[in-house]
Amino acid sequence: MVVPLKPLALAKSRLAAAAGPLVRPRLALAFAQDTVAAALACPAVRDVSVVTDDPVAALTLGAVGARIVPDAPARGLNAALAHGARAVRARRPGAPVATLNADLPALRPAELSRVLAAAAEFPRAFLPDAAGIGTTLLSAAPGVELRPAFGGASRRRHLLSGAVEIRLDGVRSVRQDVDTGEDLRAAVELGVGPRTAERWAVDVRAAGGAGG
Ligand SMILES: Nc1nc2c(ncn2[C@@H]2O[C@H](COP(=O)(O)OP(=O)(O)OP(=O)(O)O)[C@@H](O)[C@H]2O)c(=O)[nH]1
Ligand SMILES: C=C(OP(=O)(O)O)C(=O)O
Repeated sequence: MVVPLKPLALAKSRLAAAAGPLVRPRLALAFAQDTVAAALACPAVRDVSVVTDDPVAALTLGAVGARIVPDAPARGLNAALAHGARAVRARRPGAPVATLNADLPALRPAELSRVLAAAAEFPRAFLPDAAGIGTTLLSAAPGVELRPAFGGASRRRHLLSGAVEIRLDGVRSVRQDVDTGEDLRAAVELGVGPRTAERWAVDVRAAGGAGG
């Protein structure tokens, strides 16, 4: 599993209205910690490689159990994902590979298992985000190139690229990415992992944030 993560100071810029410049990087890291921990708790996931150049995130997520892959291409999200997928395949040439966004703090291992089992039926497959515009997971079967096309309206782009859209009920936790304060509220309602729950209680709710 490949999880991309921007430098924390730049991450989650659309949360600016809900969280100030000190809280936002902490939230971005908490989302990533909860996402990586839930992915590692999923029996279908062999390992998690986080593609990041952020030294604090690298230390913290390494401690959670992730492998850290430097964002060597430094050419944005899709280049980082293709690089991460190559790193996975360099170690295990016959492996399937999937990418998962780092902003899924409500992620539940059992739901991720169901999505990965559905994805394994196809050469390439993807899961649309909760808004139905973007993508939270893209997979490629053994021997198949990932060809990530993330960013903005990536659901349509992944569909046009020939990837199969996964249609499953009851996998909201894999779809609920957090871009805005409203998304954060929705994730908290679903039930977030412990690091995000703590940041929410201490940094956001206490400050009256996450308005939108
Ligand atoms: N390694 C790496 N990860 C990236 C890059 N750009 C985005 N990501 C990650 O890709 C995932 C999806 O990106 P977004 O949802 O747009 O997150 P974001 O860029 O932090 O959010 P905004 O600043 O609001 O656009 C998140 O886990 C990001 O941290 C990049 O250039 N390199
Ligand atoms: C990165 C993506 O979108 P967003 O920036 O809206 O999370 C995407 O869903 O492809």
